Amino acid sequence: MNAPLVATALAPAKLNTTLRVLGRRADGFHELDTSMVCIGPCDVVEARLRPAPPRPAHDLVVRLALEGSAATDDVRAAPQNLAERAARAYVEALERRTGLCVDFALELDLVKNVPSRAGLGGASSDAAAALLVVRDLVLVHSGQVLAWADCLDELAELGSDTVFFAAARFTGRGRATGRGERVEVLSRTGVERERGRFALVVPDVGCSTPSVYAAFALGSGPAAVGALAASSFANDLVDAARAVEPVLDEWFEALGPRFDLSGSGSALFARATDADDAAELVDQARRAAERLGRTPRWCGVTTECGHGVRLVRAPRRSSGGRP
Ligand SMILES: C[C@@](CO)(OP(=O)(O)O)[C@H](O)COP(=O)(O)OP(=O)(O)OC[C@H]1O[C@@H](n2ccc(N)nc2=O)[C@H](O)[C@@H]1O
Ligand SMILES: Nc1ncnc2c1ncn2[C@@H]1O[C@H](COP(=O)(O)OP(=O)(O)O)[C@@H](O)[C@H]1O
Repeated sequence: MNAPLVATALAPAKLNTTLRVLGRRADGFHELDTSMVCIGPCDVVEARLRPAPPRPAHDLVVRLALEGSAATDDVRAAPQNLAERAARAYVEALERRTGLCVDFALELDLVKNVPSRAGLGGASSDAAAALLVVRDLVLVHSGQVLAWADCLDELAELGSDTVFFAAARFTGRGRATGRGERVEVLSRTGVERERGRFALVVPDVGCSTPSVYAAFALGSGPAAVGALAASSFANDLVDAARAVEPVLDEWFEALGPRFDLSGSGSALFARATDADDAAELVDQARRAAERLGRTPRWCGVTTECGHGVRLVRAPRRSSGGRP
């Protein structure tokens, strides 16, 4: 049977509701303690597995197609998309562990809806979603699968935030430590049971994560880390992000004290108390953008989605070409 197997996964965005930088490590990474929640905006990864002549895993053919409003130049220019890297990493690891016969090629259609360079974790989530969906396709095709703990290890090799989206796949909440790869999954309990509702603004500039950490490292000794931790922001990277993208100063001033930065930026968000409060915060953000003469990439209400990466269509045979 030559019909491709097809499956689809969602890759949600995240917000860092708190982010403490505890220090810089010898390997150049920073030790973190951060709480993350997955929110509404999602990328979509559709993957197809087609039978092909056997070849070594490192020669696996992966075709990636990008579409969607957030498939911007920086995403297209990335030397290797993180979704593609995750798919390759998974197949190579499975070949190493099980001697898998790689008698297939992969096609990934990635619909980008999550703005990039925003601190929303789009690339990391895409990597986790691609691994999830390819894992299921290969399982159905070959009957072989990598243990979930090994999948998390493979993801940790690709980035610091990638593990969160996979580990917290059933709740969409977690606390990450280490460089971000040690994830304690959080569930909804007590007053935290209700899904968070946020006003979210993604400015028309993006922030480079490595540049923000480099600015943080330049400006920080242990004393500065302590001083930042005592600041009114829940995110220790705020000053570094402002140093990298000074236009964020204008946004912070225009939006007022309830807005904070997600991750290394540039997305700004405020937790709303209820639906009316959320609508008011978004109005406030729209008025701020008008005053600044800037058009945000995204501005609206978003809620916790309650899951990390998630399979929305299990593997099935497609009738041939693109479904
Ligand atoms: C800041 C955070 C907060 O959740 O998210 P984003 O704003 O990028 O979404 C993360 O720490 C970003 O994680 P991620 O985007 O996976 O970063 P990585 O690819 O692992 O690393 C990119 C670069 O950032 C720096 N880096 C990253 C993580 C960390 N704990 N310390 C660091 O110093 C390193 O210079 C590294 O080379
Ligand atoms: N699947 C992907 N989606 C978005 N960006 C990607 C992807 N793969 C690689 N990249 C590269 O990673 C950079 C940071 O992406 P992103 O995760 O959106 O930002 P952030 O770290 O701020 O959350 C992009 O500018 C792009 O160069």
